[in-house]
Amino acid sequence: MTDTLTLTRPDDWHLHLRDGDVLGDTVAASARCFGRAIIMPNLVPPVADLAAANAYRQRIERAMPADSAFTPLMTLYLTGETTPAQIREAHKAGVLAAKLYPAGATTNSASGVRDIREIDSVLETMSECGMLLLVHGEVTDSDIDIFDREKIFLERVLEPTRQRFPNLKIVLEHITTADSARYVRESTENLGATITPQHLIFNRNDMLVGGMRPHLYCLPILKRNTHQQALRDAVVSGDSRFFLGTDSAPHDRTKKESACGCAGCFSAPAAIELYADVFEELGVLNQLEAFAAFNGADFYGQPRNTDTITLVRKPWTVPETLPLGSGEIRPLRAGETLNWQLARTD
Ligand SMILES: NC(=O)N[C@@H](CC(=O)O)C(=O)O
Ligand SMILES: [Zn+2]
Ligand SMILES: [Zn+2]
Repeated sequence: MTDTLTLTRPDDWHLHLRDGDVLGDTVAASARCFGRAIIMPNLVPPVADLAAANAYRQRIERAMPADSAFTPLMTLYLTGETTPAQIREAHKAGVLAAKLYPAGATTNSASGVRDIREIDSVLETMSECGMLLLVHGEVTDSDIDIFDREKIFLERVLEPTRQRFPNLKIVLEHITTADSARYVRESTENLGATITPQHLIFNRNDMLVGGMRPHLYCLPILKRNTHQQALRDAVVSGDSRFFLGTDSAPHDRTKKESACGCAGCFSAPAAIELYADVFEELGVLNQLEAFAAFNGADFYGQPRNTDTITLVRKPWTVPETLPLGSGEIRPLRAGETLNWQLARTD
């Protein structure tokens, strides 16, 4: 049994840092381990153009720990008003991706897109210039059950969009179903997917049996165990189109433990350790490096990191709560023991 694991430094291809007084805590939690992160643009108001992305990047950089080499990779939030000119301008300035939030699908998606055909000219431009489309893949129709919203999105939105724009590179974010895992595996190389720690570790029984656990509530919602198993199989397959995206999405404890609790799990404080434990359980610890440090960079056409991190097998307990700005937060697997621990970064 190995007790030390040195990996090329990983990146997080799906991360929410939020804004304002929590930035110091959220940035530090990710910068402790990850080299780069794709920063989700669902602030209020959304990060919808280059000027907003640049300003947000500066706020993140100001919040960075002194000796950190963390690089935030900014994204644009697509709205019904986004123009092809805004896409070209952002692409020229190095923005790698834009994010589709179906309006009403998730946290801070109210400014999102009502019908994807409204943004066809924007998608055409993205396809031409090589900007990636990141999608929250759920339909929002009130008659579609919350557990079916991802599957129906594949049929009604993703497949037709891919047919209209076969050259558009798309990341199906935070996949939660066997349907999505199969769809990605059967598709062309232009489609990739991120997988979160919570969707590998938990299924809906963990959230709902023996009491309702609001800290496991995220979107897309945890599905039944067969779907969880399909995601685990996807990781074990070693298919390079699956890669690390934590979807670490902090909400203050009072906003989670509430009559109408927010969706999102805060995994950043233990992100790589959470994945290491799952990969070991699946018997594929040797595949963690590709999933965490190679596949995402390759898919995005970015160079792989050249420095390393080292994990050691040394059980530790995730804190029950952590400070988050002026409030506090309960991280994913709070109070539980993890086997792997980040020892150093080189
Ligand atoms: N995943 C979540 O449950 N929440 C995310 C939004 C998102 O990624 O859908 C958030 O911003 O809180
Ligand atoms: Zn989402
Ligand atoms: Zn997210």
